[in-house]
Amino acid sequence: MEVASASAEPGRTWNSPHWTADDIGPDFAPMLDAMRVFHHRLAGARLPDDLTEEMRGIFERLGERLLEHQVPEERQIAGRIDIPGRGQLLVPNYELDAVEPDFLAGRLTYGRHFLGRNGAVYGGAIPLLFDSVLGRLANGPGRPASRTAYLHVDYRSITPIETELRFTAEVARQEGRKRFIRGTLSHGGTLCADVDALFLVLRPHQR
Ligand SMILES: CCCCCCCC(=O)SCCNC(=O)CCNC(=O)[C@H](O)C(C)(C)COP(=O)(O)OP(=O)(O)OC[C@H]1O[C@@H](n2cnc3c(N)ncnc32)[C@H](O)[C@@H]1OP(=O)(O)O
Repeated sequence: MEVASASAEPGRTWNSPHWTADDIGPDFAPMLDAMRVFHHRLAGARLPDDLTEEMRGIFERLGERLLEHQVPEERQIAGRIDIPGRGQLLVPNYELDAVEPDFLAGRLTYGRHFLGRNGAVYGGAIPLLFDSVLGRLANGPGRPASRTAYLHVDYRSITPIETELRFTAEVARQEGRKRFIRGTLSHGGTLCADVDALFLVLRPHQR
């Protein structure tokens, strides 16, 4: 099978974090946590005009300051650092309880930022979680780089926000370059969603 090499360093994969907590200052992770809380409170807030105006000014000023700190992708911290949430705000933060070569299990709570309607998680936020969790398994140690070819998600019941949920992911089978991975998301004993996914191992010219 002709595949792209995962990495020259043993144990490292395409998906391994590039940076550790030592590569950033002590305030980076708490700053992101504060931002996550902010997202949830903003989504749940009905703002008076004076506060909206004040916030607009703060964001514009901070945005300006960030401009001078833009770096190319290979030096980016977001999504590439070995801290909870990987230093990014796109995928909801989750905790892993079981990490095996062919199986992962964990927990998460979708906050208000991820609300769709009537207390239910926004539908698109569920494949987002599955792609992250299943992608992590598909690109685990000893596995050459692969990308998602499809994620077939079935929504079996309402997924509540602000409630602890459990997820699983397992490698169902491998056929040549094809890695079939499935996963579940549950609330108590209720299955909220499940997924069948195909990850394809990349060929050398693919990235
Ligand atoms: C912690 C964070 C982890 C994050 C990991 C997340 C991973 C991601 O999200 S990656 C981003 C999303 N995915 C992408 O952008 C991928 C875009 N697509 C591609 O790059 C290509 O289509 C790629 C690489 C998947 C496959 O291309 P290519 O290697 O040319 O496939 P190809 O040779 O045509 O097909 C190989 C086999 O797979 C099958 N196949 C390919 N795509 C599909 C599909 N969508 N559905 C079913 N079968 C498929 C083909 O039929 C073929 O089967 P067979 O060998 O039996 O004839």
